[in-house]
Amino acid sequence: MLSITTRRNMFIGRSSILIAELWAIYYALRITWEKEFRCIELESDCMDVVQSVLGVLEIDIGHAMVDRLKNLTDQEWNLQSEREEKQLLPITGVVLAVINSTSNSDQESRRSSHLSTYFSSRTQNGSDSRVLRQQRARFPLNSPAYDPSYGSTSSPGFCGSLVEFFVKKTEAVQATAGRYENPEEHPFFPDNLPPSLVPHFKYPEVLHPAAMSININKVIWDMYFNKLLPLFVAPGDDGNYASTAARDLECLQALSRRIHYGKLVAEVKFRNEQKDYEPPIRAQDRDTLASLLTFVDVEEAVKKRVAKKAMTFGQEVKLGDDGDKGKYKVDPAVVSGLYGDWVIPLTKEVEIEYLLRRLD
Ligand SMILES: C=C(O[C@@H]1C=C(C(=O)O)C=C[C@H]1O)C(=O)O
Repeated sequence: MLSITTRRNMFIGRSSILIAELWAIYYALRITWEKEFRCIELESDCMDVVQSVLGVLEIDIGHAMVDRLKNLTDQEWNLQSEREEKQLLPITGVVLAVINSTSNSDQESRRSSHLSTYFSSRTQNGSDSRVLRQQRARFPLNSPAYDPSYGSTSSPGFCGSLVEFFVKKTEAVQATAGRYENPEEHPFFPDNLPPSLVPHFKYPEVLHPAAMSININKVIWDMYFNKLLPLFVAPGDDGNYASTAARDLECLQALSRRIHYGKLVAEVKFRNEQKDYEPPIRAQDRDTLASLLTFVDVEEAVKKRVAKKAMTFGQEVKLGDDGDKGKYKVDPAVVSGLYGDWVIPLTKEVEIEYLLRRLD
């Protein structure tokens, strides 16, 4: 059984969020169709999605997506459910469960199943901004943590800031525990990392092997410390340098994971539109690749979603004090700008880098 799951938090109306949901289902259906699954069960907690997929409701959202989806669902699927149709609608999470598998091999199923992470990642936008808002923003800037002369006192012979010291040492421990065996993880200091000491786990080989050579963490590091941090932390120094470094590492890892998901996204796009992607890849034409892989409406939906999350979950809570109502830990506009200016462009940069090597 293969299940493709996406999660949705709240307040999704008939808006561009709907289009994002439809994309997820569209790609899931395409992959399951290509893998020759024909007997599937489709569940969703989003009434509009279910109804538009089933063609019950005509939603005038002026988007080709609905037509594309309908063309796809018009094919000879065997859509079925063990439940009453009415019970199908209000289930939590959007789930596409493929039952009565008729696919070629287990290996193929695992590949598709792994690709499904992409759908989750598309709808889990904001977990990285949540780390920024809830973890790092509780401490002020604490600039000594970034001062190379302070860091070099932490260990004889070490040259760098306390944050660099903390990240290098933590990555070394995590490497021995197998963290970087996982193709979704990318170290910030890949040189001289110790080998993993834990039994090898065979991760599914979904990506082209060239994916291993792509690590843009240096860019993410510079962006984080030079552009992002000053935007969302208050000036000041409370002496909590070690905790500050620990939070910085959490933020960096969350950002890195989200941005490097671009490899997986690019693989899905390549497989679905191989004929369109091949000529610009052969010509090493970055601009054409960039326009092919860009979905402006999805980007807008992502930015709105993270701003909304910052508004919903980032409110200052103070008992008996109404003066702070509507005050946020981090300004939602900053969070949305962070995605528009940095997270999304860097994700696309990873997608392009991956695609440029996809036919090597
Ligand atoms: C990641 C994708 O590619 C691009 C980047 C996006 C992002 O980083 O959120 C969103 C839409 C696309 O323009 C995608 O299509 O999901």
